[in-house]
Amino acid sequence: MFYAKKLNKSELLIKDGKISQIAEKIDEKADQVIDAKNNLVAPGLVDVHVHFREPGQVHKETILTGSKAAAHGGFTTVGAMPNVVPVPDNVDDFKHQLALNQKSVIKTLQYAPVTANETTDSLSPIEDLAKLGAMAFSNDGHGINNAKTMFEAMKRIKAVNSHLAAHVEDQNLFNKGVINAGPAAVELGLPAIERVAETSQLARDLILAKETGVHYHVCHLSTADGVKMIRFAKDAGINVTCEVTPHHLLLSDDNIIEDDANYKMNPPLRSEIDRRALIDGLLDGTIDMIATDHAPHAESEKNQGFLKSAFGITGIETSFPLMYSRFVKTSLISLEQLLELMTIKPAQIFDLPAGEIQIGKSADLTIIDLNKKYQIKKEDFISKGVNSPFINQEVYGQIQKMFVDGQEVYSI
Ligand SMILES: NC(=O)N[C@@H](CC(=O)O)C(=O)O
Ligand SMILES: [Zn+2]
Ligand SMILES: [Zn+2]
Repeated sequence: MFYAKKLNKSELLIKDGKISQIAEKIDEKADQVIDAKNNLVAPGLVDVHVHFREPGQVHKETILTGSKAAAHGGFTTVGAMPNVVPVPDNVDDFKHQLALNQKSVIKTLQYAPVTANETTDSLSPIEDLAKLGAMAFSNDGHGINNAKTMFEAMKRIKAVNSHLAAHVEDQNLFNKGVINAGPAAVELGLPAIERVAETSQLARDLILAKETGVHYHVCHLSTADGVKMIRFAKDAGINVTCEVTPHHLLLSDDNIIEDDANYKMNPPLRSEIDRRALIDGLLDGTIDMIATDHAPHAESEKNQGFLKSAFGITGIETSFPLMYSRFVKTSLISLEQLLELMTIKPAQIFDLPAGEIQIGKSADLTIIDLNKKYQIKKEDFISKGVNSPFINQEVYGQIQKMFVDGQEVYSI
């Protein structure tokens, strides 16, 4: 089976790293023939939100381990967030980051920070970093608290025709919370993160985005009110898009029954009402894409309970099989819809040369055995991060082989 906007049975010819023919039967002789019969051949998946931790925190992940994990998960293009150490907030460090990204076995594109160190109100050299090839701008991990800073950043990012991907979080409202404000927080006696930490800043940003016209992309949306606001903003013609993670679609704080930090991430798992609103948003197109927010940490940083452990979960190796098993096999969405959310939509929205199987385009391909059932196991992760709440779950949809520019980068 083969996917290019619709599912077909066809043969594909790859030449010089590009798709050169698509036909029911290809007669031309090839050096190598791969029989993908009974498997799905999809465009390489695209994830616009990952953390690869290099430089600075290579005990959590490196560009090599993160990108190999991405290939294992079916991804050929990812956007790496700039919350590494040091934050590449100047021309030299950004160039150094781009050079490091060459270690990737897939296409690792780079976000540039919006402000110096992601935490100050001094804007980074946006024009220079855009020129060097920043895929977009983000302070992911930190909200931009000062409205004037955000307003100025939006104007400059708009002027260079780039994108602003926002980790929407009011720091003061977030306070020192570690879990969603709800029954689990009360039960476990943990400091809570109110939804308004996300929604109040989102409301502000949508107004600023309207005024500036910048492409404003919301990272890891987690609240029902957030979905409503984005729906409203899209209706009003505001240039807004947004992503949701598999974990916010599949889990809520009802699933947190003990003090297990594999359920700790930012934004936190919200309520069942929020989760259902995110699903509705995905179904009606308010939410544009699925992104993993792959946030690997060492085991010792995640076995400290909610209070002391780091925020974030590993996700790039489980995203497709989880979404396929829980959303497609249950007929909530079609396979075509899932592929759109994980390929063409993110590629189009961020202007990436990816996401489609088309003659003349790069042969970035994912071969998936949709019928293969397996268990998610810690020892099977290629990522250094094994901090996942989905361990031991049974899923369908196993990645068999991966190609980037026609070169095999993963085989089971
Ligand atoms: N999502 C997380 O819980 N953590 C991310 C930061 C972020 O995405 O905000 C990380 O870098 O670990
Ligand atoms: Zn974030
Ligand atoms: Zn993130």
